[in-house]
Amino acid sequence: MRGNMLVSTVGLLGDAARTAWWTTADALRIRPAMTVAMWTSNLLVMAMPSLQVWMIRWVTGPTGLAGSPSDMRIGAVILLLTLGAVVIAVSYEVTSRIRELLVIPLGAEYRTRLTRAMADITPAQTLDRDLNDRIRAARDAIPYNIADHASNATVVVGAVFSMVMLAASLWTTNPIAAVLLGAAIIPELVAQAANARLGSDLWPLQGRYSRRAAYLEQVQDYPPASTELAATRGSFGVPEQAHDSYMAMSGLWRRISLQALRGAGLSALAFAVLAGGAFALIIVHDHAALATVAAAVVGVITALSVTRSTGDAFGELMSSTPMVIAYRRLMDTLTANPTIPETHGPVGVRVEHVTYRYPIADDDDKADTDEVGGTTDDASDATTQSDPSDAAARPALDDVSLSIDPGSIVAFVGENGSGKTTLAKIIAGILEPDAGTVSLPRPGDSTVTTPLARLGATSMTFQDFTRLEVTVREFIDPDGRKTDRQLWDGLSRAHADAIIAGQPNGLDAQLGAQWGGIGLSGGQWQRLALARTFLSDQPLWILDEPTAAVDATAEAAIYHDLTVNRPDGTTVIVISHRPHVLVHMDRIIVISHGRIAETGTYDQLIANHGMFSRLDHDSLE
Ligand SMILES: Nc1ncnc2c1ncn2[C@@H]1O[C@H](COP(=O)(O)OP(=O)(O)OP(=O)(O)O)[C@@H](O)[C@H]1O
Repeated sequence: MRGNMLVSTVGLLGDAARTAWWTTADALRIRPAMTVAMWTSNLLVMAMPSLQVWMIRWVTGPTGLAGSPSDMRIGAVILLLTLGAVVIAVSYEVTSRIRELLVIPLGAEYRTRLTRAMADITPAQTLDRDLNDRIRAARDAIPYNIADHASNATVVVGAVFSMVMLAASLWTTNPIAAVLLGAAIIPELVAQAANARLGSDLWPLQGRYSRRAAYLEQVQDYPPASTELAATRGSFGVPEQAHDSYMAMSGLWRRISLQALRGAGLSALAFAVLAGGAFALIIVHDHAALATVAAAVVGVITALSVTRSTGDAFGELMSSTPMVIAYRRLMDTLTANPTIPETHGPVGVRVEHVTYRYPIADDDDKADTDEVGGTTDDASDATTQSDPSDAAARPALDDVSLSIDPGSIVAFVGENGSGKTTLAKIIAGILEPDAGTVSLPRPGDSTVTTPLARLGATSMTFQDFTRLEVTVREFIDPDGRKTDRQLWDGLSRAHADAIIAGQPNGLDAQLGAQWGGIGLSGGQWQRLALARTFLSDQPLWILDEPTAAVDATAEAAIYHDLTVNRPDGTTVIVISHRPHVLVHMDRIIVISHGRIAETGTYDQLIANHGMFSRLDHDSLE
């Protein structure tokens, strides 16, 4: 058990050294002058204790101040002590400013790298809860831990340097006392290492609670959620849930603080024993000159003052080490993603015996909450202990097979929860089926099979489309390939040109009233999302309820454009709850409980008097 702890502590120290090296190399690349300045100022401060000891002994000479102290020598000692204090005070201030000048741009660089790498994340990865946790944890850790790692390393290396130099300065007086004084800082480092280990164990939990709290605060801060909350009687339990998160976080910090308090007491005791032992040796055993004892005392007091930040820096270095490693692994994962390939020319769709079941939430949260102790409440118990519902246990898609011809337009229809969106996402390569295969056959050419290649062939407009508040140009042309004329054409086909036409900045108008930009209605947002698909070069368009929020006149015109005016060879799948707009579809596929219930043209299905004709009838009532 003890052996295991030693191995893990040595391993942690090795990791700390490696990560300190990585981040220092980064710092040297990104801000070379500041990094060198940081090291220089730190080493200067840390050299002060031993310099003072040497200088006092040099000024007082071998006899010390005892006997016949001249005013000159006393004055020189006082001057040295004053100079030392001034150098330390000034260097502290300078060092902390240099640290800011280094840490802030490093944080910006690490954030930029992560944001750039995130641009290549795959849809499957966006649905991976573990990966999402890793991304959020990295984002949380960058400003306070990862960006600070190199400067913490400087402080820790400086402290070790300081204590070695202090020991060396007292070596000639008494080597054992010198070693004891040099070692006096070790208990503080051990205590901080233990704090760091606890901190890094609790970090994932802390991250989870703080993200939940941040989400709940954001719900109150940002429209439209904040407006919906304000307009509704009741608070949706937001303050209570936020309170639970705050209390859980405070419980974690309490554990860390109590352990830190115990560690501080023990390390102070150990320091007193080591330093006291050293002084006893110097005074009692060596009968050293008063000046030597005074030099040792000054050295130790100065060392205590210059290394007072070392405990914190060492603790932060140790607790940040797993975060730096996690950040690098995350970057490796994200930057290994291949770019989405492009597919040109018509594609069909072939789905064979596809079954898909959404993963059921596990019991992680409950286990985590229990670990904190006393933070579970009835509500969270109810959530985590409830049995999976029937809906969750049932596959969303059950042995589905279908085929769509290149260049045709097809509709998926069915009741809520029947599996339409899931099937569309599987075809688009966003989800991978548990069983069965999906491919996009290309006439006379190779078939597109892999999820990434399917993704590259598809432009999808989601049912819960995102209101991404960027500029109009960025929203409808995400990879910036189109000319202004093409963009206006796409906007016009989606009946969105009038929204933008009056804007002073035109295509570069900012979207989102909260940024001083255009405030759009739900239908207007949806038209812009459609414009993006109309502008895309992909041969397969999947439109999940593309006109749900669009008025009837524009809806009819958009469907006419889709059926008659889409680019040659473009295959379209439309998901809709409005059967009457599907009159001109080449085929309608009716889905029920994850299976295909019936297929045919509008007229054939109405004539069948099956599920579609019932849906059509109900929608007109
Ligand atoms: N992210 C998810 N996690 C777990 N289950 C899900 C998820 N999304 C959908 N489901 C379940 O899968 C089933 C099919 O959902 P899907 O969204 O494909 O239905 P839909 O036909 O598109 O419904 P709607 O018409 O309401 O949009 C439903 O039972 C739903 O509860």
